[in-house]
Amino acid sequence: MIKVENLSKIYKNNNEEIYALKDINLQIKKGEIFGIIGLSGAGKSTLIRCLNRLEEPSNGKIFIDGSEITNIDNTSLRETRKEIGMIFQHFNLLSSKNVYKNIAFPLELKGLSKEEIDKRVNTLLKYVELEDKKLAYPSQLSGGQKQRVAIARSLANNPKILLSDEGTSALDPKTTKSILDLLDKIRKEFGLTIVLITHQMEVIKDICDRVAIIEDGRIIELSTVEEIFTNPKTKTATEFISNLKLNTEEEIDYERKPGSKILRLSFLGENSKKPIVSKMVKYFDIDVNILSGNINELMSTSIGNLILEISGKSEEIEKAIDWLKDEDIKLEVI
Ligand SMILES: Nc1ncnc2c1ncn2[C@@H]1O[C@H](COP(=O)(O)OP(=O)(O)OP(=O)(O)O)[C@@H](O)[C@H]1O
Repeated sequence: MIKVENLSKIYKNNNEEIYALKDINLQIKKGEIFGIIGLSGAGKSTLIRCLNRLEEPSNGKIFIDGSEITNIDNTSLRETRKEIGMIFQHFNLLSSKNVYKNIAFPLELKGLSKEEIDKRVNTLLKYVELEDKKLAYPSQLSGGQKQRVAIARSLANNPKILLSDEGTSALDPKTTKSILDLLDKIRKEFGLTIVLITHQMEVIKDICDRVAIIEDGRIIELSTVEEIFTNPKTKTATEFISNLKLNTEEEIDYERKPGSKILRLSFLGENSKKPIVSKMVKYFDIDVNILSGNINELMSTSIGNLILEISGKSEEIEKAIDWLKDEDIKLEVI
């Protein structure tokens, strides 16, 4: 659905040249949810904005559904953009128009009749569960409701692709989850291809099929989400994954017994199903106290976290830790 070849972007500021994107190559399949993650300044926004030419590439080619969009004139570009919806971190709603009018806006531009617009807007309002907010103004809505309006507006023209530029970054975790669920529903029901940029690994974990990690304008790692969690290849990928902590972890007050150690274990893929704790107690002369644990479901695998307190003779504790490492369990003594 999307093919990017040797894409580069250079910003020129006075006499300075900033290489925001350097030789980006990627292909995104129809119906895929593709995540692009990176730290601030890595080039994420520039990359996603090049996909609909909101930003003009300096070099390279972009193909949407087989047609090159990097060499088309402005009239064709306007047509192509109708196939590509976009949502933003700060929603970009028109504050002077109510919810209904915001969603109707792209349809009015398209020249549809009042009846056609009314039918479509009402269908979309129902779809994003905001029928009761039809006459409200953006300032009267919560962040999640604003993003639902923006999603409805982005779907008005029946696009093939939806781009999300940090679409959940301004939302709390619960609202983020509900927006991600909505995006997944849109992909499933309409077969839309979704490209999203984020700096949150939670978003990648919850919804993406594949992910590209971008650093300093280059893609440094690109794989399925399962692969990146089970076999991260770069330090940046490992750091993003290790930032995914237990939700409850912060709230736990670890009371340490003298001589005991507290470990945070991360199980990836098949490892999350192994009876690690019972084996450890059998093999070594130690006591194990489970302080907390959870399992995060990815789109295609799971990642488990467990916080254990281990007590016993220090040499037995060390042997148990070495055994865990041999079993390929990621661990950290905390
Ligand atoms: N209009 C511009 N003019 C000059 N430099 C720019 C412009 N837009 C972005 N840059 C530079 O390009 C690089 C990539 O920026 P970009 O906004 O794409 O990164 P990002 O990964 O989206 O960061 P953030 O998460 O902070 O938005 C940065 O060094 C940034 O300063």
